[in-house]
Order: sequence, then structure tokens, then C-alpha cells
Amino acid sequence: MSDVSRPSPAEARAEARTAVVIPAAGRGVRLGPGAPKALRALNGTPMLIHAVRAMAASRAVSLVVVVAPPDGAGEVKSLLDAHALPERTDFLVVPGGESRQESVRLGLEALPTDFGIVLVHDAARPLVPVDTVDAVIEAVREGAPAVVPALPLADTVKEVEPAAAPGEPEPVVATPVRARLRAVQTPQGFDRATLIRAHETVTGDVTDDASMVEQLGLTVVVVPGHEEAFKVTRPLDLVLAEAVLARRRLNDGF
Ligand SMILES: Nc1ccn([C@@H]2O[C@H](COP(=O)(O)OP(=O)(O)OP(=O)(O)O)[C@@H](O)[C@H]2O)c(=O)n1
Ligand SMILES: C[C@](O)(CO)[C@H](O)COP(=O)(O)O
Repeated sequence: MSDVSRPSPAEARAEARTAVVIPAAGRGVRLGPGAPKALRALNGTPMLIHAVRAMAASRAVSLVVVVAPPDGAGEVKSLLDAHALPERTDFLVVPGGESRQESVRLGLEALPTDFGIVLVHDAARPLVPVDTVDAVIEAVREGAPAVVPALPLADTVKEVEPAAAPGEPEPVVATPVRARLRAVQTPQGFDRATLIRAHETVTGDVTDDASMVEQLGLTVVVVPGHEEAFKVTRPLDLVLAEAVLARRRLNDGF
């Protein structure tokens, strides 16, 4: 006899609480010397705070787990204490690891059990609009085990044979059909059990969490990304981020 009071898996997912893990433990080598990238300022406010606010802007998000530089957890906690978040949003801070993958895993280990949906969002993508965050959450609620926001590419992409030695040429081996390619952003959204299984099972170097779910043989779904969700990686990206914030201030009238 079926238990009518127990929600089906689909109903449970639709009502699941959502947490975000923010890996913020990277050095930012490509950005150049200075403080850890997540703590560098954009319009006077640390990049990490912009990223946390971008997640907390979604009414669905009730917990943010920040994965801090290994020796910077205290500083990050003080920063979060000093910058108001909506009352509905709690936060936790844990120290990070050697790689992005390890940092995400450490964040997942700190998650309380009552969150059925988990987003993973780079601190280095501080300006993602809330509509993108909500679209990712909605797709997970509708049943996708893994969801990525993504944009079509402007450049043609070549696959090359890596140089045999520094300074040697890199011959092109293929040109994938551009119309089938997408540049993937964060937040990436997951059914919690799926993401944890992926992190427990998949080893080796990966550059995003969704690819770990792909390696489990599951389908990852794409939703539209946003040009303002770009990753601050190199010095020119800081210029672009400041310009986006200036445009937002102008549009907001202050
Ligand atoms: N050991 C690491 C490495 C990266 N990250 C985080 O993963 C996100 C994406 O990584 P990336 O943009 O590559 O940041 P960095 O690793 O800091 O950059 P770089 O490779 O230039 O050093 C960032 O928010 C970064 O803080 C992390 O939490 N732990
Ligand atoms: C997760 C990611 O942002 C998706 O595009 C990206 O792969 C992170 O790469 P990074 O080299 O760690 O910045």
C-alpha cells in the first residue's frame, strides 16, 4: 500500500531547500600579485562579498558555504559579519584545499543534511544576475540532476597537440563545430546526492563540477548563461567588472 503522506521524489525535489558552496580559496595567479583573488576589491567591496550577495539575492537560497583560503577563514568570517546579508540567508566558512575540486569537496562536507539542492558558484564570478541563479535552481527543481548556465562562443575553437617542448609549435588537430559548443559558467546546480556521489567517485583533474556528473553517466542540462557572469581571471577582467558595476550604478540612479 502506498503512503499518501510521503512526497514523491519529484515533489521532494520541488520543495527541497537550496544551499550554495562558493569556492574562494584560489590564489588568483593569472590576476597577478596581491591578495587572494576573492578578497580583491571591486568598487571598494571584496569580490567574494559581491559573489555571496549575488547568491543571497535569490529567495530560494537559505545557506551559503564559503570555502576560504586555507589561512584566511577567520578574515573571511569577519568580512561576512561586516557585510549585511538578507535575514533569510545563513553562512558558514570552511578552509579550502589545494585545488578547486578539493575546495568544493570540503564545502560539501560542511553542508547540513537538510539541503536537497546544492549550487556551486565561483567567487571569481561576482556579477552573475539573480535571474541566472533562479533559472539554474528551477531546472534542478524540475528534475535535472545537474544544470549549467552557458553561452554560445564568439571565437572559433581549435584542438591542438600540446607543444612537445617549450617554444615548439602546437599543430591543430581539429576544429569542433562551433554551433555545438558552449562556454560554461557558474552557478552550477545539482541534486545534492548526485553531486556528493560525483565528488566521492570521480578522481583526476576536472575543471568544473558538472563534468564529474557527466562521468557518472548522467545528463547535464544547459540553461542560458549571462554575459555579466564572466569569470574574473586576468587583469583586463577587473576593468570589465568595474565597468559593469558602474553601468549598474548609473541604471540604478546612484
Ligand atoms: N585551490 C583552489 C583553487 C580555486 N578555488 C576557487 O575556484 C574558483 C575558480 O578558480 P579560478 O578562477 O581558477 O581561481 P584561481 O585558482 O584563484 O585562479 P588562478 O588559476 O589564476 O590561480 C575561484 O573562485 C577560486 O577561488 C578554490 O576554491 N580553491
Ligand atoms: C567552473 C568554471 O568556472 C566553469 O567555466 C571553470 O571551469 C573554472 O575554471 P578555473 O580555471 O578553475 O577558473
